[in-house]
Amino acid sequence: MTKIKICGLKRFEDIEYVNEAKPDYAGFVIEISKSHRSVSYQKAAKLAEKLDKNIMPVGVFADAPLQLPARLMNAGIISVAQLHGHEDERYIRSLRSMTDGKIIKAFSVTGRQDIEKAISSIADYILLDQGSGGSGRTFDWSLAESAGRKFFLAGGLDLYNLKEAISRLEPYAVDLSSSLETEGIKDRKKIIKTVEAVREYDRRK
Ligand SMILES: O=C(O)c1ccccc1NCC(=O)[C@H](O)[C@H](O)COP(=O)(O)O
Repeated sequence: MTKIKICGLKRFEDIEYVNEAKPDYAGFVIEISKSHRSVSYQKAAKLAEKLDKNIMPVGVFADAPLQLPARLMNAGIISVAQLHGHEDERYIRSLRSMTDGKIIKAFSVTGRQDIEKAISSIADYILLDQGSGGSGRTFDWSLAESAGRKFFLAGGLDLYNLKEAISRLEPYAVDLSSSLETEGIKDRKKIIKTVEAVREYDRRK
């Protein structure tokens, strides 16, 4: 079964939508000032509290001080830290020494060298994306064919290209944000339709 991650949740309504749709992971962009999806530590805690216990809460960070993801994981607010900045292996090692939570390292894919770098990452999971995250744009998928390691696929996934993405790349998980919004706000119908489409596709495989 392809896992599904829905990212960029920032309102209590968004939590209600994902609790209804039942993806596997729910992502909060935490204290990334350049993002319109960014929420504070406190808001992430309040949102995560309302999340269905079967959905794993993920905190998305970009070059955050180590204490931020560590505190959120150790407080049980998030189970997974997704590192979407320039975090290196030393950063990942340090974070691992501070917490038992899982770590996803995101890589912006522009060439085969990015895939090689991702494959050799010490993170628990790798995530292949376009640009710095939440861009709504795809990267050249041919670069990720036969990646040789389980990966989260992100970047411009939507109802129309998901089926091709899953059949062609067989990702461990698909990760979506932009295509599930209408005018920058998460859209209940889009979330429910998209999760259902992935589940249906998996059932027919
Ligand atoms: O969503 C953001 O604004 C964001 C900003 C900075 C780093 C990461 C960010 N989001 C991560 C995600 O939402 C997902 O991992 C993925 O990038 C979603 O991509 P897309 O479906 O193209 O919006």
